[in-house]
Amino acid sequence: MEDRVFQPRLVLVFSGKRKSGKDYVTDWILESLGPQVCCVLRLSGPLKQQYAQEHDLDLTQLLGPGPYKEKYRADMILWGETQRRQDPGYFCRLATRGVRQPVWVVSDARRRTDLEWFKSEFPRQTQSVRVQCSEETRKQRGWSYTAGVDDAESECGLDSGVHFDWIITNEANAPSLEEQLQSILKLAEEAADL
Ligand SMILES: Nc1ncnc2c1ncn2[C@@H]1O[C@H](COP(=O)(O)OP(=O)(O)OP(=O)(O)O)[C@@H](O)[C@H]1O
Ligand SMILES: C[C@@](O)(CCOP(=O)(O)O)CC(=O)O
Repeated sequence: MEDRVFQPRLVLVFSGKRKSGKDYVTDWILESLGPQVCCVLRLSGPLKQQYAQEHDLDLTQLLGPGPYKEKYRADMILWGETQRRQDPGYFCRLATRGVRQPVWVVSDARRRTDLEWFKSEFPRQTQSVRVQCSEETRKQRGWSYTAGVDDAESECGLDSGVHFDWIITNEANAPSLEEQLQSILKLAEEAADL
């Protein structure tokens, strides 16, 4: 009950392909704004927590950037989709429960329903951000094409027909993150009355 009453001032909903740097960019924003103002919310957090428990896996490694989680990704996607079919907002609600910072940074929207949930709960506050980079850069960061993952909704659900308010290019030959994120940080600082 109490959770529905709290209204964040700004909700930045990030999406992007595997190894585009969603976690890296959202962690960068958290460092810039600080934990009093900003909270990074991972929709995959509660999913991985429940999946790890059911399958007796190492949650810390599932949450990290290394290769461990990739062994389980295809099965985790299917497992999560069973929950989402019954209730598309299930992981969004869990990830936002009890969060009290004024600026929410959602690091991993993957499906239309993820973005739609935030837009319908927080229509005035929600802004969408796409993180992109070349396949070459993703490969250098450890990505390789995996059928059943890279051709599934989890990776392709927001590929087309979606308007993004902001697009960040996260690779070496692009303008610095500092430069590209300047306007978003300003918006967040204004929203948080800093
Ligand atoms: N701008 C950058 N400079 C240096 N390293 C980066 C940069 N962006 C991403 N990386 C590194 O690339 C790897 C993948 O990045 P990250 O985990 O943020 O991607 P992701 O989009 O969250 O991937 P996944 O969907 O697999 O979780 C990480 O090891 C991260 O530290
Ligand atoms: C299972 C899944 O949540 C894994 C996400 O892992 P990560 O955000 O790439 O670390 C992807 C999905 O929900 O489709």
